[in-house]
Amino acid sequence: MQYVSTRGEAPVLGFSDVLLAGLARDGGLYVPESWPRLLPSEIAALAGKSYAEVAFRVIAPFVGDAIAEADLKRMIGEAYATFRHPAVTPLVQLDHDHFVLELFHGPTLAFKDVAMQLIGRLMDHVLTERNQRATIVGATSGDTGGAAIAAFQGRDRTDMFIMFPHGRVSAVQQRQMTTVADPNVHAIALEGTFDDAQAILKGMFNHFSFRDRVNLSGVNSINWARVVAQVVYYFYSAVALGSPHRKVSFTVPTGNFGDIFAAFVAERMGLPIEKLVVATNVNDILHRTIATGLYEVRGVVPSSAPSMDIQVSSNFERLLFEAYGRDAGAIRGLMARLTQAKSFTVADEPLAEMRKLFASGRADEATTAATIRDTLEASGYLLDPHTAIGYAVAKAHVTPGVPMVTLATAHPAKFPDSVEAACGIRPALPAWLSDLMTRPELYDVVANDQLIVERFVEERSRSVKVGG
Ligand SMILES: Cc1ncc(COP(=O)(O)O)c(C=O)c1O
Ligand SMILES: N[C@@H](CCOP(=O)(O)O)C(=O)O
Repeated sequence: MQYVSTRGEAPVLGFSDVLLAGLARDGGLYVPESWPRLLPSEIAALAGKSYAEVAFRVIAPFVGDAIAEADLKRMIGEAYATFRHPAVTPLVQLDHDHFVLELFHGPTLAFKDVAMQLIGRLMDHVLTERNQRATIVGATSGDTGGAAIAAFQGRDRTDMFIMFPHGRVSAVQQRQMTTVADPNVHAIALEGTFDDAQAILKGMFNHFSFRDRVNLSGVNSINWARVVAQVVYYFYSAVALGSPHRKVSFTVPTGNFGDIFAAFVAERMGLPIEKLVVATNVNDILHRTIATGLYEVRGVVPSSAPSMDIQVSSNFERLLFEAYGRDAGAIRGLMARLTQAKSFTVADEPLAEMRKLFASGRADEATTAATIRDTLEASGYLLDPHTAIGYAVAKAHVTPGVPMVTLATAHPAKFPDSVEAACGIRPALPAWLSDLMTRPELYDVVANDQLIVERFVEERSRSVKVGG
């Protein structure tokens, strides 16, 4: 399988190179040259298989011959053995036709673990084969950072730097990043927003001398492998609900558009999906875009769902590429306008194309809190604020007879203050994390400035090329 950039001006790469490359060298995002398809009979054959078996069937076509089958199977097996639920990502029915897909049974209690536990192993494998080291820099609004650190801590071939927006993540999220003592891990409290952190990260990838000197790699959803690993649970849950004989809809609490783009990939691969619903919080750029066609960046507003406090939604570029019929020139034009004017308009035809599959909605802070409270009362189930946004938006999109699956992207114990304020119950961390709030913290506060962050990284990374 070969990969092309959404901007059409970067080298075409195979899976292992895409895994290590992060952002394409033309500033675009890598996508497969064509979509692998699973026949209805192959989808039907996934019924009753373990999560790891489904993962292998779904991921293998994207890997091709880049990694030996036995190694891929072993790494998938190891990755999902870290989850503390036998089903890995169990479905829970909360209402007639409405289910939540619990993605938070991994080491850091968020859906990011699903991809990150595999990527940590894949990267280590490829770096070892090539006898290389890499500097991984990541931007997080709260969950990617902790999951990345859990997946890479102590790994010999990587140095990891995670930028989180200072003061804008929950205390649990912060401590999952700042209480890890392994010398290859560096938590950076950036004096800015997540969008600032992501812009710095993309700036680093576009600063080629720095990029090459530190052998820069990324584990944000810039990285194609992140998206692929997330495709699996759409197949796994849909098959459990009767696919391919029955269509399923999904509602996804959305920020950087990686998770819901993975659902789109599942659909391209042949999974019969009725609707994909984009659920946003008050930072609703994606809802506004799907409703009006205008993608317009506004100031980010801190919310009770901090991981979704995002304005510049990285993976939306991948959807635009598809909706514009893979016209890389058109994408370059849109992205140039975004840089200059902080907005662009999606043309009528691609917008209509998107709306065939995608719908959207927004939940404000009051609705989010009310949804946590009402769902607890109605079914005894405690939602985290991100999942509550999805659940609230999904309700307006349930079609009788079509199962609606809302993705439960984080455990409520990651956001105890907001959950308690909403419903009076303060969710406790699981026993194996019970000392998290008393562990010593280690992090550096760094200015919102690309060159300052680069200097910080370069001084500490053991992956800098000598004389480079
Ligand atoms: C708990 C939670 N829900 C939802 C999202 C949004 O996911 P995505 O950025 O893939 O759209 C995030 C952040 O990625 C998150 O951490
Ligand atoms: N919500 C994310 C933001 C980064 O998204 P990613 O999917 O590109 O890693 C977070 O929790 O950090």
